[in-house]
Amino acid sequence: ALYDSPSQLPQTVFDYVIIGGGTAGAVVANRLTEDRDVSVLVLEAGRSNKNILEIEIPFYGPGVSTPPDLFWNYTIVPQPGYNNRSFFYERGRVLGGSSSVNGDFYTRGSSDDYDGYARLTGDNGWSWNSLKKYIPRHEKFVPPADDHNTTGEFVPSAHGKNGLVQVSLPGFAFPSDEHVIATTKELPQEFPFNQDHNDGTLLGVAWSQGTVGHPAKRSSSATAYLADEFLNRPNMHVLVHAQATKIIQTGTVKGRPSFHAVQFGDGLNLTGPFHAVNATKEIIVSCGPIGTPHLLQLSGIGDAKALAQVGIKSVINNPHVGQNMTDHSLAVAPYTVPDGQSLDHFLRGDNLTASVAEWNATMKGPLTFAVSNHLGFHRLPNNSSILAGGDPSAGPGASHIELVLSPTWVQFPDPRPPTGSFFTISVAVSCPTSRGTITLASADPFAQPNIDPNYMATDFDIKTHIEGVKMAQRFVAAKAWDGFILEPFGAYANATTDEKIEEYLRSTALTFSHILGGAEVSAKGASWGVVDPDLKVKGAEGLRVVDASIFPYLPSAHPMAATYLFAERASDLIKADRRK
Ligand SMILES: Cc1cc2nc3c(=O)[nH]c(=O)nc-3n(C[C@H](O)[C@H](O)[C@H](O)COP(=O)(O)OP(=O)(O)OC[C@H]3O[C@@H](n4cnc5c(N)ncnc54)[C@H](O)[C@@H]3O)c2cc1C
Repeated sequence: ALYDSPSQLPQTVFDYVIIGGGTAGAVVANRLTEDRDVSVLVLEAGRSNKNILEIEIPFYGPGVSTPPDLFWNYTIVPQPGYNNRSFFYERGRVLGGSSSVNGDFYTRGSSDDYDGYARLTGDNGWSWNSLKKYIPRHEKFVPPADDHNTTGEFVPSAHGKNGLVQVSLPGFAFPSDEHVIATTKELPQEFPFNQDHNDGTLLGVAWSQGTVGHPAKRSSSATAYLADEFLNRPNMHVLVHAQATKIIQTGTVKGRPSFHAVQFGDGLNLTGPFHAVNATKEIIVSCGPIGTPHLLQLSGIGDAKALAQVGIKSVINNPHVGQNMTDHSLAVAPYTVPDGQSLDHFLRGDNLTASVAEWNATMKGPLTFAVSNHLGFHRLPNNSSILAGGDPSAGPGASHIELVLSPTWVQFPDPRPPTGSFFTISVAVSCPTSRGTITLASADPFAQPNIDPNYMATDFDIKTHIEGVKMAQRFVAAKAWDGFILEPFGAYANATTDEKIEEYLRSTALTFSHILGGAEVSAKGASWGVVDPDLKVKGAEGLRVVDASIFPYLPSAHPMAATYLFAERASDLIKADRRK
């Protein structure tokens, strides 16, 4: 059942307490409650996802009219690599977590990304071939909003038919689509067409896939894994507005601190009174890559010296907690196109009202998908001088650069210019080498931590980003765009040399909102890392982390799909332990 006050809870002792009902937490809650004799409580700081139009409309998402209380109120610290700029950092604070508010792009990444995780952890269960078996359980591939013939736009065998999260191709055609496909034919060496970037082969330009159902509503971990039929399981308990403030040590097992209680406060008003619940078997931390390292540190699991500075007593001294944070920096290359040849006119004033009305009435039209119909994943040439110092990508199938090809103005949170039609290529470094941190600013559990993604701190990152912008420029220089792409727009028009591109990037780049790390997985006995390959917290008993904070590096694509697959396997690991 779903509760919004602790007084409604039927009990305070459960087999498992999952902290965070987001992308990963909802998966684990669903899978554990498949066993009817197992009781599960999910504590979620945000509110229920139900009946919120702005998160149901697929196009709505990053920065576009999402009610502010659905985000954590995070601001990152000034970024030296970004000319000391700081900005609001979006994270979902609602059931479904970031999958309820994100950009919908569903990309699994390259098989090499997963095989790298398997190598790093010494656990072959995290390899692509091992994780593939979770796809049919997790995914339900559905027709696009406009029911067009999708032959050749995906590889059917790569997809699930009966899983829980609905995924589809774009369901609204744009004039730019034909130019994108024509470019892959004109310049197949640099921009080959890939029929499906989710079959383990990531590279090339493919039709986007998004977590959009049929009819075209956002499919999140909340609508999928916490749908009413699952919420109604007698052993499933979900409490919203419950913000965990501390994981409590309850004893010692074989010399290791054991954790079987959680303290939580009022996530709506950010205050006490505080309550406590107990987990007889395990506590699973699924607060996401900012929330998890924050909560671990608040609970005394982190760098003892740094914790002492804010007055927190160390329980497990592990300086790796909150380290190795990584994110995709993102910059835009906007071009003007002939009036009416983009999505922009659907998104202004009365037309936006009409677009929303169309979606409401028919679940068709321009708001039925993410902000792009095509994504491109690319590599630096093998002989690039940038790779002379080594290749940080996970392997030859992983990408260095992503191009998001959008038939509209994209620069969240900058407002759309009042007039004009745009084609924007958003450029990201897929395998960044810069690493950042999450540290405590104070012992107050409701105060935000210091969030430092540390963008563009390495030569590799800035040089690869410059190459990415030049790649975008070569893409639109194809003859296929003659008469369609008019000119580069705004400050981007000055990005004409490497030096000017660097300055443009440092003064305008933002984020893909893909931060992860902070509780990274490493091999058992490794001198680094926060969790073992089974995702149990090193040095602890009764405590596991299941969310995007465990990734040691970013998949070279958008990370939600990988988070789902990891959470599916983690659920199996937890179940297997219970049966031991
Ligand atoms: C705006 C935006 C756009 C994005 N676009 C894409 C995209 O298009 N494609 C893609 O693949 N990825 C995208 N991402 C990234 C992707 O959504 C995340 O990497 C992924 O969802 C993270 O899953 P998670 O389970 O780790 O965390 P989350 O899904 O964020 O879940 C964490 C949950 O824990 C809750 N929580 C946190 N702290 C506490 C606490 N102390 N007590 C109780 N509850 C707590 C939160 O409220 C939240 O519900 C985007 C993210 C954002 C924010």
